[in-house]
Amino acid sequence: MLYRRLDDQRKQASAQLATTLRENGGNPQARVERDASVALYADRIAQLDAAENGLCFGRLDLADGQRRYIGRIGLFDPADEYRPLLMDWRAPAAAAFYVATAAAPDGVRRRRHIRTSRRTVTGIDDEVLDPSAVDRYGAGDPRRGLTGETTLLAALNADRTGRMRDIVTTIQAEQDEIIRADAHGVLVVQGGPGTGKTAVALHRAAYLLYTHRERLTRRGVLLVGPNTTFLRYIDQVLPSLGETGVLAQTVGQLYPGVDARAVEPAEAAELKGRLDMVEVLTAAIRDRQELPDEAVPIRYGNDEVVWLDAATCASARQRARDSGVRHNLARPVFCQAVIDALVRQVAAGFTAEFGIDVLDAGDLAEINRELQDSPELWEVLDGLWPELTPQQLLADLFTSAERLAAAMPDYPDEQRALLLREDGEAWTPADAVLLDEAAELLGEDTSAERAQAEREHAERVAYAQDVLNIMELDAEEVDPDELIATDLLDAEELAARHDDTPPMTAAERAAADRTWTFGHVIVDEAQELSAMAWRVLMRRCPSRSMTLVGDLAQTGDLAGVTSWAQVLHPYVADRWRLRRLTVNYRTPSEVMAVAADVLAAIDPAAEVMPSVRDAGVRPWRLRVDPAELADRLAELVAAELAGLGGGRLAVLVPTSRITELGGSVDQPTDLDSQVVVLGVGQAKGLEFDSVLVVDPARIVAESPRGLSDLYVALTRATQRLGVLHPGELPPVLDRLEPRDYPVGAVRS
Ligand SMILES: Nc1ncnc2c1ncn2[C@@H]1O[C@H](COP(=O)(O)OP(=O)(O)OP(=O)(O)O)[C@@H](O)[C@H]1O
Repeated sequence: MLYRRLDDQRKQASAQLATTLRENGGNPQARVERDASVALYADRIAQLDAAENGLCFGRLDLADGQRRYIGRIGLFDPADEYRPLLMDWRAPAAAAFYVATAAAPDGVRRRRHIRTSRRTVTGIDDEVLDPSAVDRYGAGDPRRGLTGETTLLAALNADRTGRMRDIVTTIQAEQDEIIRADAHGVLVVQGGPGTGKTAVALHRAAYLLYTHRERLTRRGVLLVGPNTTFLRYIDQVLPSLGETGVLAQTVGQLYPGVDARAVEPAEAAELKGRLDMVEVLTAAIRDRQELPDEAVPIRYGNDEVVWLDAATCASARQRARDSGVRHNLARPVFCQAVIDALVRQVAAGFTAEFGIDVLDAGDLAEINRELQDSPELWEVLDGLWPELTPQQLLADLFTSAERLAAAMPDYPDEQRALLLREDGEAWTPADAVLLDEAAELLGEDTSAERAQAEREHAERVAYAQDVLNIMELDAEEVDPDELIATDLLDAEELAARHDDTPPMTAAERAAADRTWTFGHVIVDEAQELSAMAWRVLMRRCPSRSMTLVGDLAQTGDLAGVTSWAQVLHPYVADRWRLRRLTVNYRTPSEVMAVAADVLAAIDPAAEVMPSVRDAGVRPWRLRVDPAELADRLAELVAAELAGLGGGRLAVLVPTSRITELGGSVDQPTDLDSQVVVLGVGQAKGLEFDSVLVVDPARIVAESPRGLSDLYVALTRATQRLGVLHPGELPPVLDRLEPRDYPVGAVRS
């Protein structure tokens, strides 16, 4: 019945879309409305299509005898006063499906999970919520209080596909509370690896779009993830929930027009991530407001010459700096101040020569005009106060030791050297953030772009007018009573009809506009963001409606977060909320026992989130001869794959050994292949059925946050974990079971 209703709705939306597409008349206003309707129907069809698999996945039997079906979208019966047939999982009345427990049944008698394959029901799991029943699990057992345990465990034990799936059928109570939390203000979600932070962040985006559809469709939602591989890993989750309007970007993509992926030393990124960079950039800009070393001759008018000296430039520079506007916008102030001074200088020359003021206002205006027309003068002015793009400013700065010295006078030489490079345009993610800051500090003169847009519009109208003129000529022989094109259309309207740039969604407009402000911003792996990156993100979200998910113990980036309070204080003081996720769904208990030792070494006070399941396989280690590492690795990969069935395997290696061990530093990595070799940093947020960690000692040694990197690597496994160590094993991994080569996995 529900699928029949889905089909009806789909048919209806397709028919409406087809009718709207056929409407091609009307004025520009009607055209805009038509485009809006087309987008609306197309979105609706996409939503209905996305609901096809697992349309209805739950049923609630209430104590009062009512039944509620829960699914991916809401469906209603038009023949029966729009009685709800299926409730959208995000509707308030569906919340009980996720949060009702035996202890607090909230009017629910029975919760049923319905499994389907295409349009056939393949299984059901029932839970009777009986407050008098004794809990199966003891206090402290992570399985106590799970919702839909059987369905959940089936989902967790399933082979990974290389892409994240939605968890809409098995959201747990503590996750649901975060997903449905109020949209206002900053919400920080802290949770250990595998507690569902990413899943929760994505489902929260879907929930917020459902609940605040109008506002958020207009302003858009921004999702920031750690790297492009991660964004590919999650890119099917929101579409599978019927939501397509979220703009997903890495920090390196935040500055429009630049996709910053170049790699740089961690220390350089750390330096660029400090808030002090605002001062450095300010100084770098002031350094571009130069004075001539000696007076420069300027030819103008009829081969006359006037000398431009440093004092004149200094006073013009002061005037421009005092104007209070940004560098690029202050440039006209500087130029005019120089020209005024030169005019005065010429007038003073005449006065000195003739003893009286010989020039009247008209003469002075003429000299002013001649100076304005002097290409030589503009060339000199361009050198003294150049109009700068953020890219020019940074590329010039990073490729010049002198400019770096001028912008960073108080920094030690080694730090300045960290920023010096040959290719100024090899943008790194940390640079993207600085480009944004530079754009703020330079000020953008958009008058040229506006003039260009107006010119293009005028050209389109002129072309349309030509077309109409030709049509009118052709129509001269036509009966005067007959309607012709020009009776119905003017050039503006015709031009508007032929403006075939498709209407952009909020996400598309936002991606192209640095000054766009979003309705909501979600940051995943938020612990990796530098102080400078937070500054940019806060500019993108003045409403401070944000969800930040992360785990401080996983911070790998040197510029990353070590305290949420510290990073948020400058923007919201202490007006932010913290929620915790406390159960590990990904990593089985055997793997977590190993990772827990590493966590204790990072922070003895940190709490280990209990795993919800065991894998039945003990993690192992194997010592290998360094010279044979590559060969042994290849053999072990083959052996692991043979035992994996359809699952995925990741080989996680030290960043400095990525290329040597068969990985690639380029992003994104191909997640569809069964085996991937990734650096520890690249594996952030991902998961695999089986993980081989290579050379843990190097992982720990190669970064001051090396233990966190190792912790991230170990916690990527959903089933099996092996560690290959070509040297000594770091003592934090002592718990690993030694494995003889080449026997099978160690069974527990
Ligand atoms: N309620 C749930 N139902 C089914 N699967 C879940 C649930 N919660 C989490 N998972 C699964 O657990 C795994 C880990 O989730 P996720 O990647 O969101 O964790 P995370 O906290 O972001 O981890 P990390 O910090 O290590 O990146 C995913 O495969 C996710 O689908």
